[in-house]
Parts: sequence; C-alpha cells; structure tokens
Amino acid sequence: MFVPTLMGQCTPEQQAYWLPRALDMQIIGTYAQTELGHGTFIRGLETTATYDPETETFVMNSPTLTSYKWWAGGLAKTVNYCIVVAQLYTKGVCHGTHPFIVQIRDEETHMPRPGVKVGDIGPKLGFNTADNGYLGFDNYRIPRDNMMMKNAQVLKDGTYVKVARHGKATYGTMVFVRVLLVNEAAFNLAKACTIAVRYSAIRRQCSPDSEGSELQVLDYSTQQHKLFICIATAHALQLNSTWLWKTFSDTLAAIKQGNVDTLPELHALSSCLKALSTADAASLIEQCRHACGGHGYMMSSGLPYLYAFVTATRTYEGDYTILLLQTARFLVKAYEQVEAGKPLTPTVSYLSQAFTGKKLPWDSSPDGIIRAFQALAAGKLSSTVKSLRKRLESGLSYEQAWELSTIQLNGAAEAHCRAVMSQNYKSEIERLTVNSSPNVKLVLQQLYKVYLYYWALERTGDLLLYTSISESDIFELQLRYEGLLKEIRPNAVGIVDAFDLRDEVLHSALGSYDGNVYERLMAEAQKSPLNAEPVNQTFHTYLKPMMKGKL
Ligand SMILES: CCCCC/C=C\C/C=C\C/C=C\CCCCC(=O)SCCNC(=O)CCNC(=O)[C@H](O)C(C)(C)COP(=O)(O)OP(=O)(O)OC[C@H]1O[C@@H](n2cnc3c(N)ncnc32)[C@H](O)[C@@H]1OP(=O)(O)O
Ligand SMILES: Cc1cc2nc3c(=O)[nH]c(=O)nc-3n(C[C@H](O)[C@H](O)[C@H](O)COP(=O)(O)OP(=O)(O)OC[C@H]3O[C@@H](n4cnc5c(N)ncnc54)[C@H](O)[C@@H]3O)c2cc1C
Repeated sequence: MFVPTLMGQCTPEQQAYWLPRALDMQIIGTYAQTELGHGTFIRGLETTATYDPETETFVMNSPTLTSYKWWAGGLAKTVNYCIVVAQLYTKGVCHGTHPFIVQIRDEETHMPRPGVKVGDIGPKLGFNTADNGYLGFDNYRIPRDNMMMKNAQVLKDGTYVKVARHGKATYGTMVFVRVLLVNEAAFNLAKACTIAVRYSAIRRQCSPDSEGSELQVLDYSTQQHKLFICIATAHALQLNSTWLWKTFSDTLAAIKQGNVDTLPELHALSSCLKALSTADAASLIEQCRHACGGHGYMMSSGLPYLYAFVTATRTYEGDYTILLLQTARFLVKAYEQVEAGKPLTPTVSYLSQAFTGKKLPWDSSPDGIIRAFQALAAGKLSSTVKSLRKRLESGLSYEQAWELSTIQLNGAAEAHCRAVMSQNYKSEIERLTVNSSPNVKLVLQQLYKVYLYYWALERTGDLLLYTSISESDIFELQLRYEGLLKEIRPNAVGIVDAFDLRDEVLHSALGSYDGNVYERLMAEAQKSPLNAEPVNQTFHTYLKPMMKGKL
C-alpha cells in the first residue's frame, strides 16, 4: 500500500524523489491509517499533524492511547518509513485527514527516531508472517515537503490550499486495494478448491453396499454440493475482478481528464465486490476445509492457513458491513434518480423494474435467473426505501431513519452485488469462450449454471416475494441443480487442474498433484518436534510424578 499511495497522493516532484527509493527498496514503507481507537471511521482519527511556519515543519502527535497507529503491516520491525494519515492543523484550523510521509527509523541503524514509539501488536489469528505494529508520536517533526501534496497543500506560510476536484481523493488507495482484493479472493479460493477436490478424489470412505469397495468421497452428492460452488465462485470472482479492474482503469483515466462522474459508481462497485468476494471466499475456503474431514484441520493441508489469511480480507481495507452500506448509499440515490425520471448508470439500470408494481414472470433459464436476481435486488431496495421513508415520516432525522434501516440496506446492497456478479459471470464467459472448443464452453457454462442455481435456491424466499416462481418451480430447480452436479463430477479434477497451481504454491499434503496424500501426511507428521525423541522429557518432569501421586 506504500507504493500505490505514493503514486496516487504525491505531486510529480514528490514522486520523482520518493518512488525510485521505494521501488529500489532503499526505503521500506507501510500505510498507517488505522488507530487503536478507529479503523472504519477515518474522520474520527486522532493522530495530529500541526504545521509550524517558523520551522516549516509538521509536528506529529499521538494525543491519546487510542490515537496510536495500530495494525499497519510491517510497522513493528520492518519498515523505516510510513505513510501516516493524520488530522491536519494549520493556522489553528483542522482541515481533516491527510497523508504524510514519515521516517520512523534511522536508515543505517534502524533504531526508532527520537519521539517515535513503535512495536508489534502481538499474535493474530493469521497473517503472522507480517509484523503488524503500533506507532506513537511525541512532538515528532517532519519537513513540510513530507505532506503528500497532490490533492491538498500547505504553503510555507501555513496557508491551506485544496487541489482535488472531488472530496475523497485521499481515499483513492483504498479503492485501488479493494479492487486488487477481489482478485486475491479468487486466487485463494482457487487454491482451496484445488486442494479439496483433489483430496476428495483420493479419499475413499464408506461403501453403500457392504460388498462393494469404498467410494471416492467426491462421488457423494453432498460433497459435490460443498465443492462445486467453490469452483464456480472462484471463476465468478476472477471474471468479476478483471471486469472491475477495467472499470477502475477507465475511471482513473476519466479523472485524469478532470471527469469524476464515474467515481461514485466505482466506489459503490469496489465496495460491494470487495465485501462479497472476500466474505464468499472466506466462507467457501472454510467449506473446503469441512469437506476434507480431520485432515483438512491439519496445518499441512494448507487450508487453515488459507482460511486465516483470507478471513482477514473481510475486515481490512474496509469492513464488510461498512462497505455494503457505502454501496447502499449509492443505490438509494439511484432509486431517487429513477423516481425523478433521470438516466441511470449501467450497473443499476435494472432498478426501473422496481417501479413496475408487478412480480417478474419466473424463467429458469440462466438469463431468466439473472433477471430474477435483478428483480430481487430492485424489490429489496424498494422495500428498504419504503422503510426509510416511513421512519422519516414518523419524525426521525435522516441519520436516525438510515441507522434503523441499515439491516435492510445491507441486504439490498448484497442482492445488488449478487446480481452484478451473476450478470458479469455469464457475459464474461460468453465473451471469452466465443472461439473455445465445445467441451470448454460446456464445462464453463455448467459452472456458471451451478452458481446461478445455487444462489437461486439460497434465495427462494426473496424470489417468492419478487417473482412469480412457484413451489413446483423451486422443486424442479432443485432437481436440475442436483443433476448438474453429477454432470460436472467426471470433469471435476480436470477443472481444478486447469487452475494450474503448482504444488509449491498450494503448500498442501492433501492437494499435491501426485495424489500421494497419505505418504505426504506421514512425512509432514515426522517434522513435528515431538517426534525428535521416543520419550519426551515432560514424562519425567510431569507425567511420571503425577502418576506416582507426587505432583
Ligand atoms: C496493494 C496491496 C494489496 C494487494 C492485495 C494483495 C494481497 C493481499 C495481501 C495482503 C494485503 C496487504 C495488507 C493489508 C491491507 C490492509 C490495509 C488497510 O486496512 S488500510 C485501512 C483501510 N481502512 C478502511 O478501509 C476504512 C474504511 N472506512 C472508510 O473508507 C470511510 O470511513 C467510509 C466508511 C467510506 C466513510 O467515510 P466518510 O465518513 O469520509 O464518508 P461518508 O460520509 O460515508 O461519504 C462521503 C462521500 O464520500 C464518498 N466516498 C467515501 N469513500 C469513498 C472512496 N473510497 N472513493 C470515492 N468516494 C468515496 C461516499 O460515497 C460519499 O459520497 P456521497 O454519497 O456522494 O456524499
Ligand atoms: C490482517 C490485517 C491487516 C491490516 N493492515 C492494515 C494496514 O496495513 N494499515 C491500516 O491502516 N490498517 C490495517 N488494518 C486495519 C483495518 O483496516 C481495520 O481493522 C478495518 O478498517 C476495520 O476497522 P476496525 O478494526 O476499527 O473495526 P470497527 O470499525 O471497530 O468494526 C467493529 C464492528 O463494528 C461495526 N461497525 C463499525 N462502524 C459501524 C457503522 N457505522 N455502522 C454499522 N456497524 C459498524 C463493524 O461492522 C464491525 O462489525 C489491518 C487489519 C487486519 C485485520
């Protein structure tokens, strides 16, 4: 995050000085925004940067314990520089949060600079290869030029100058990282389902008839139900990630031309896609672990590490709930656009359905299900806005009415995101397979149908509310879904092999390409320190005295 922020928040002159040093690893930096007391609420950050025109420096301070920077990756022992997000004060006026480049350790000795308190925050659920740290300042001075001045400046005499045309220019790095994290979710879910599907093809357990041999667990319908949605989702996230990256690039290009019109939609899309992709990936990676029984619980399976790594992405770079609420904010505005008869941006153009007053006729084709997801999203948004307005009419303020409606707002944002993801998934597969062999087309179509049927069956309640789907339609869809799983089964291992993930990348005794699961599990077990000697010394110091009643 250090380099993307240098690129996004520095003037060209500042980039010319800092970027080469950062890219050449002459300096190592991190992005220190979150504090002990605040992560989500950026406007509530307490670290201060007060400009002193006498010395043309900013004085950095941590006025309270909760103002200590907390969590930044590499902060504890690795980095010697930080991008610090602090409340900027000049001429006695606070101008809100701004980014500053702060040297925290000596470049030769690596000792913390005087006035800097830095350390490690302690063990975490995962990510323990990163030394996430804390950072406090005690009247620590940095040169005026260390303020990242692309979007705002403080002149030598302390005059504050706003440069950026849009209010949230300083939040740009977070949008960039959120876009990257969708791809990260796809990549890690692909690893987990490769491990789980390969293992499920090797693992034999139980024989339905006592004479027969034990079945591959991958033959069980319940195992296919657990795992094939994981494969389908890995592809869905990858294709949405590529689509979002293009949307991001197009928006950046427009901003460079001075046009910020598409920024709100990009923020809404990057928010909900980051939220859903990381949450789906984390829960489906855990589902892959569940599908591997006891051996999935071994660190040597690679699955616990993947889960611990990915579940963090649901929180960092914007907590799941918070980001969905950001998308909901955009959707409510879009709803009001429809009411006012104004044009809508492409990803919300389906909202006009919310005003037909009729249930969408159910159509179980892939396009029909996508239209149903859109009708469901429009219906949930419409119902949410109705709740919001009912509360406003009761005399509540907008903030109070909004807060009381946030459960529905989050539901509407999730439904919108599912509709966008489903639409992108199908259209990207069709675009990318135009010249593919019929077999490849067939397999990829089967996978997006798994995704569509799975989520339609997960949302039958909402579909009954907003479409004409009937009980027998749902019954038929369930049978069709279960039949589709059986069609995919013969290709399942080939499909995950196609992720082309090397053993060194999978780090898994269960998912290695050669399938020698049991030999690898035993080999990994031998590495346990407890196997260094036949009798551990704790027998003599604890067990034996205890058994002899002498403890
Ligand atoms: C490059 C590295 C990653 C690569 C990935 C690869 C591998 C992954 C492995 C490791 C990853 C590495 C390390 C971990 C990284 C994690 C680092 C961090 O976590 S950094 C800290 C992240 N923190 C957050 O995300 C905080 C979340 N909070 C917020 O974003 C904001 O507080 C807020 C919730 C958005 C609210 O902000 P605010 O109160 O200022 O704004 P509002 O009043 O709600 O809205 C005002 C207005 O502004 C619009 N807006 C808000 N944010 C943005 C934005 N980002 N972009 C554009 N517009 C934005 C918002 O829509 C409102 O507009 P309007 O409705 O028109 O008024
Ligand atoms: C592994 C990891 C690495 C990280 N790396 C960095 C880093 O490099 N740099 C950095 O600056 N930060 C980093 N972070 C911090 C991360 O950005 C924050 O943890 C994240 O933004 C969430 O903020 P928080 O922890 O304060 O949670 P909070 O915002 O306190 O959330 C706690 C709960 O309150 C809820 N909540 C909060 N506000 C609202 C609201 N308005 N409405 C409804 N519910 C609400 C949340 O949904 C959540 O359920 C990292 C975190 C992790 C886990």
